[in-house]
Parts: sequence; C-alpha cells; structure tokens
Amino acid sequence: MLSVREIARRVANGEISAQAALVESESRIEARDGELRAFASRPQALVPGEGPLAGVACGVKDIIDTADLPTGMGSSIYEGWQPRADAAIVMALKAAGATIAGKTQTTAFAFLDPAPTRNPHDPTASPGGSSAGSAAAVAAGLIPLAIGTQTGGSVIRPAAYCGAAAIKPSYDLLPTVGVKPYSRSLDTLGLMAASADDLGFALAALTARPELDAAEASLEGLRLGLNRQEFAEAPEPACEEALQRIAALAGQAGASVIERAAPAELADAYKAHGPLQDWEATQALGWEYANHRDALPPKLRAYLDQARLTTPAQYDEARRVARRGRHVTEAWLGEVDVLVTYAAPGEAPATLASTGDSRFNRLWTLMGTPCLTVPLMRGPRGLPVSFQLVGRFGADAQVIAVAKALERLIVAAA
Ligand SMILES: NC(=O)CC(=O)O
Repeated sequence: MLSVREIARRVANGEISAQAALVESESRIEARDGELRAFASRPQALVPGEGPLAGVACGVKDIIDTADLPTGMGSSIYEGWQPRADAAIVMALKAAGATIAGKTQTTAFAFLDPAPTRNPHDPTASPGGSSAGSAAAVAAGLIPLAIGTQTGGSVIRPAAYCGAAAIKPSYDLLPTVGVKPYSRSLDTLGLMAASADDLGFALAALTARPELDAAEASLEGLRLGLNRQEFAEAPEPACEEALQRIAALAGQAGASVIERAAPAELADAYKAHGPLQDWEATQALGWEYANHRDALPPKLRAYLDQARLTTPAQYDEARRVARRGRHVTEAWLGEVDVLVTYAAPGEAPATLASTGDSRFNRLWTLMGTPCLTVPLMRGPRGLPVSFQLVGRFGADAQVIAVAKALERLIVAAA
C-alpha cells in the first residue's frame, strides 16, 4: 500500500514532485480499477495542492459533496447530481494540499445494498460496506488515503475485510457538513490508509491538531482491556484467534491484558442503536422514500418500510439508553488505557451480495468513542482478519499511539 507520510516526506524534501506522486496513483488506478471498481467518478486530471498533504491522492466516499465531481450517493436517484459546494471535509483535504483522486463507491445512501466494488484480495468476495470503494482503493495500493463514513460499521468493517488501516475518530472530530446524513446521532467521518502512523499523520493535518500525529506509545505497563462484546453473536474462530494473537503480542511487550466484560448498560445501548437509527434514517431519507421509493435498492426499501413505524417514544427511550451508555462507557473505559475487541465477524463474506455485519462496530459508533483497526493476519480463506482498538471519547491520540506500537510488534512478528 502507498504511505501518506512517505509521500508527504518525499514531496516536502524535493525527492519527488507532488505531480509525480499523483501520477503514480493515477497510473495505479488506471491499471486496476477496471476490475476493482472502487471509483464512481474521477476528475479529468489530478492537480497538486500545497501543504502537508501535497502529492497525496485521496478518495472521497460518494455521499460526500464535491463541487467539481458529482455526488451520486450510490443511487440512480442522484445520477449526475452536482453539488454547488464542497463538503467541509473536502475543503479540509484541499487546504492541507491533498488532491481528490475521485469519488469512491458507496452502498446506496451508505446502507447495506452492496456497491459494485470487489475485495482486492478476492474478486468474488465482498469488500464490505458502506465505504467499500475507499477501503478497496487503499488496500489495493491505488491511493494512500480515503475518506469513509460510519453509522454502524462502515469504516472499520470494510477496512478489516480489505486489509487496510482505518480510524473512526471520536464523534464529530471531523465535520459532517456536506455529507448526506443517514442517522445524525451516529454518522461519523473516518479515514483509511496503510497504517496507524499514516492515519495519525493525516488526521493531524486535517484537524489542525498536531497531537493526533501521536508518538508511538510504550506498551510496558499499558492496561489493555480485552472485550468480546458478548451481547453480540460470536464471530468466526479466526477473529478470536486474531484477538488472542494481538493480546499475546502486547503481553509479551509488557502490557497488562485485562479481560473486561461489558457492563449491562452497554448491552442495552447496543440494542438501542437500532430504533435510534431507524427514526433518524426515516427522516434523513424522507424525501427519497416519498418521491422515489421504487428506485431505492431492495434492502434499503424494505428497511425503511419497517423503520418508519418507529414511534417517538421508542426513539426517546433509545436516546436515553444511549446517553446512559455513554456515561457508563466513559467510566468503564477509564479503568483501562485502551480496549481491544473484534473488528468484524470474520473474513470478508464469500459473496458480493452482502457487505457483512456491523455487530462489533455499532455500539462504539453510538458511544462516539474512537475506534481503529490495522491489518493483522489472514484467515482460513486467505483473506484479512484484524482487531479493533477502542478508546475513551476524545482519546484519539492515545488510540493512535497504541496502534502504532502494536503495528511495530505485528511487523516484527511477521
Ligand atoms: N453506514 C454504515 O455504517 C452501515 C454499515 O455498517 O454497513
């Protein structure tokens, strides 16, 4: 995969021009995307910017508005739709010198009907969703950076399936202005890149928070909580193997691995994700449902048929339970430094008809806590299997720092 930091460093010290770096990405896209189908649209030419991300070609998920490329939402309803303005995150990318290499394929409105994208490791396997194109393009080494969104598990899950690193930062760290909403309490922008080091470098550049380009943490004495999210159906054995493998590596490096069962309030919050999302998605997609219901893809159409039956009382209860869950999560995560858990239920689904399941991601999306995954191992079908780090709300730098230390162990153990 291409490295954000390495490209930025080489451009900054004059080893290569920003244009040459962009040409490299462009040639890789030309060579591979016909089969991978990660991009929905691309500009005529990649024009270099100026700043810490000069020369970095970035994919932008196609529910995020761009003033010079259409925003198709993965739906025929928005075929050719041309926003007037860039979303705030696109403005931040350009201000940092990054170049938009294209709009990456999304599932329709970021729900569960698959995008056309293939898994870079197996064209018959799913890349996951909903940020399918972003995960596949980064994992395939076409671009060093991509933007995704997560309402359930749409940043962490596809990255884990495709073998990319990804961060779903603390809720609202990145602005969702100009992003088609799905569920306003949940929708969170995230980044995909080759490594935790690249994620930290890019996130710091995009948010003017240099502390996010965190130095690698020392694992000596680190309190690493281990949680299996027992309230959700168990994963494939390979995921348990991955969890135990990363815990063992951390333990050998001096971390204290502490098994931590989730408090009951988190299991309640896990169940509240559904009705809360149902109510908010009904509102977010009200116009499309009222005027173009037949043009909605089957899973989304059936989902909205049911979601619209959610009552105000159910929504208000879900909000109360979520709020309680956030308070309990803050205290519970405060008893460790970082939590490690499953990133996805298994290897990528062996079908293009499914984007997989967000059951190990959706609670943390609702809690608003930072989540990060980096590639770890291959499963029985030869596809990537990873793990997920979760930190306290606002502890994004700490999650990045610990991930960088674990990455070093993974590389050394390879
Ligand atoms: N947008 C989302 O997060 C939905 C999903 O998890 O697939």
